[in-house]
Amino acid sequence: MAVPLALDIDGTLTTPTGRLDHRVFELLPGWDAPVVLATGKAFPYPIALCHFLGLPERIIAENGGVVHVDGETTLRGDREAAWGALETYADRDGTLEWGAESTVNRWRETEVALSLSADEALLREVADEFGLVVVDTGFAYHLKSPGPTKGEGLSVIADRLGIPAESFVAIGDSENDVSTFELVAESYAVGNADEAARRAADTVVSEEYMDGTAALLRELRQREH
Ligand SMILES: O=C(O)COP(=O)(O)O
Ligand SMILES: [Mg+2]
Repeated sequence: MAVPLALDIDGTLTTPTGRLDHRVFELLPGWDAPVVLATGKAFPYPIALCHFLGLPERIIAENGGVVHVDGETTLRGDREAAWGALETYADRDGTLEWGAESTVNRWRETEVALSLSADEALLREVADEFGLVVVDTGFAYHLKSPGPTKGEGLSVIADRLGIPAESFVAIGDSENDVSTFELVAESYAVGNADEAARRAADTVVSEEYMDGTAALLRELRQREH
């Protein structure tokens, strides 16, 4: 068996312009061990990706708010609190690029995502008042409950698969990957990663985005587990 993988999507499997890199279609189908997609995006995105890659659906979405394995979905995180906080943020003249009607949030079940053009200071102030946190992925601000993380999601999936969570190799690029990096025995931040991810990773590779991930996957593919 190859090594099990916990892969972030945005910034890790993508190009610098945010498109899915074509090499995922070469490297991930037929990976000879579980592949978990762990993302801040809403649930439909990684589901679609698994579908088109022909991978079993083992998914952490919404930064740990949604965990899906063996056909079973668990939701963690207080969606109503997040929307309540968003309303307060908007009442205080916080700017909104994406609202409930946006496809970014339309299927989001445990949190709310705001564009990076949002007023970060105001958002953090309101989050604090509601007992929520703001996660900055470099692609969006996520207003969410403090509890659920990608790392917690990976523990749940690893348990269900009967594999130690530490045995996963994690690759990511931002602060929402720190909890995964802390859980596994081997973690990599790609060259475009933010400070938090760089600090938490065992190794920071110099190549950026999918260039970095593809090089790692080619190397890992050779390794027997
Ligand atoms: O949706 C985001 O903000 C980031 O998504 P990611 O966790 O796949 O990088
Ligand atoms: Mg990312």
